[in-house]
Amino acid sequence: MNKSSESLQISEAQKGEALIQIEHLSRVIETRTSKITVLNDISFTVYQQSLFAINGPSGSGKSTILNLLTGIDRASSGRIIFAGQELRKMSEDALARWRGKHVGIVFQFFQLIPTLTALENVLLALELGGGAGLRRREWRARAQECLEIALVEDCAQRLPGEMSGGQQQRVAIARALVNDPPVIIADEPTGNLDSHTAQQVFATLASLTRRGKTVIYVTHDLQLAAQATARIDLLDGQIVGSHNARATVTGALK
Ligand SMILES: Nc1ncnc2c1ncn2[C@@H]1O[C@H](COP(=O)(O)OP(=O)(O)OP(=O)(O)O)[C@@H](O)[C@H]1O
Repeated sequence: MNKSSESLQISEAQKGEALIQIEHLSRVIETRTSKITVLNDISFTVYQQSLFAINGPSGSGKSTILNLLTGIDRASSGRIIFAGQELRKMSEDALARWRGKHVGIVFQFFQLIPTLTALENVLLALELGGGAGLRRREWRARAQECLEIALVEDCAQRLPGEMSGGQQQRVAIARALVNDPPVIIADEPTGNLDSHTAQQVFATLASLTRRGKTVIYVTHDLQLAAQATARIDLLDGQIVGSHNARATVTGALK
């Protein structure tokens, strides 16, 4: 195993420890005429190396939780403690730096840069992330290694427009991995893929937990939610069910 793949592992001893604690989190959006409670007093825990599903119908608050977990949005009240650090206490600049190191994000619509090859897309993320502690001459090997982990190394020299949706999402997974964050966050990662490709891409995402990653994904697909090792079920901004998440269930299924 080379140096960079070693860095993609964490010790078995850390597995199962609380990584993210969400305590009494609420998000209220105020418009000129009304106040909308998008999340209402949510509490749950994400354990290290879990494959964690945030499940719920459209409008239940899934994306809002991801935006709070990644520090893109700020909570109205409550706390997020991520590996011992409270996100609310960080400045915008500190949060941006923190995000680059701690989370890799996979989007539903891939969001690759169309004029760059797969390898260049991954390399750019590494450069923007500060090189993950590697020397510049090691960057290419690192990007290639991430494409291999995502099972898409054959596409290294292709532009996004020359790849299938599944291949593009694999490149996006490689890009999310390249700065070696402990957490990969995916917003409906297979929502734009046919069901067969979706299952294959999901299996690759799930396999990252064996490399020490914690994978948090949003889905409204019950089959994908059922494959998680931990889960919360949301409805109207409240938790209505959970598994392995030490969640407080405050809402009720209608
Ligand atoms: N900026 C905003 N202004 C007003 N309402 C908002 C805003 N952002 C979110 N909402 C509302 O908050 C609720 C939760 O939105 P969110 O996008 O988190 O849901 P979701 O579960 O991710 O839905 P989807 O599966 O459709 O993406 C929705 O009713 C949405 O309309």
